[in-house]
Amino acid sequence: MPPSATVARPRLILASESPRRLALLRQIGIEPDAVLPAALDESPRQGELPRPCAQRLAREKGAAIAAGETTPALVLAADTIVALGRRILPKAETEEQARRCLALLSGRRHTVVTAVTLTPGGGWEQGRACERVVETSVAFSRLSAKQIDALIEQGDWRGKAGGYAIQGMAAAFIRQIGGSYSAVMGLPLFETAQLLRGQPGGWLA
Ligand SMILES: Cc1cn([C@H]2C[C@H](O)[C@@H](COP(=O)(O)OP(=O)(O)OP(=O)(O)O)O2)c(=O)[nH]c1=O
Repeated sequence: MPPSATVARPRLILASESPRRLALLRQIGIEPDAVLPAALDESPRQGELPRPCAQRLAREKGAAIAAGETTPALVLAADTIVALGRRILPKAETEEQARRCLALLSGRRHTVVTAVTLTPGGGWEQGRACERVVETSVAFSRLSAKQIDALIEQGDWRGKAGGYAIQGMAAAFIRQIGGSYSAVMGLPLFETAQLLRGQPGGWLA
């Protein structure tokens, strides 16, 4: 991205290990100067509700990376949680977890909460921390045992909140969504663009 001629611009750092978040950011024409995943324990706290949990985790990811910066930087971080009512479904790491998530989501509507934060670091004094939280409702059709087997076999569930990927085979079973498709994939593009436009640096038209 060419530096703005008129406004000082910090480095933009994407605090994420998610290849989807980088691809989504590029979709709106933004190439981060660095991609640095924040290593932190992402387990929800006892009794924590989905929305505050996503917000806390996105803030923590951003703060962890911002704290390590020594030159002016703006850190973009996000967290996505799949929630059934007050219940937070895990980010599926095992087949068993993914199966359980899919069985719970089958024939139901659930909420995907994605929080996105911008955190200044490295002495970037003009920048201000800001954030948005986006909730999207997603309705799954009823999944047969055979369909769950096919989704598991296909493997898209790995590392995904709620054990499915809307951008993958699960799309064949998603009846309706209300909200932001990009937020379900991990980064709400409309809201991210709004946050970036609110910062000095001329990130977006
Ligand atoms: C529901 C859903 C989630 N996901 C992904 C988005 C996130 O990458 C992941 C949720 O886990 P996150 O903890 O939000 O993100 P991450 O661990 O992959 O990356 P990082 O914390 O380093 O930024 O699930 C999809 O790709 N498609 C979907 O349909």
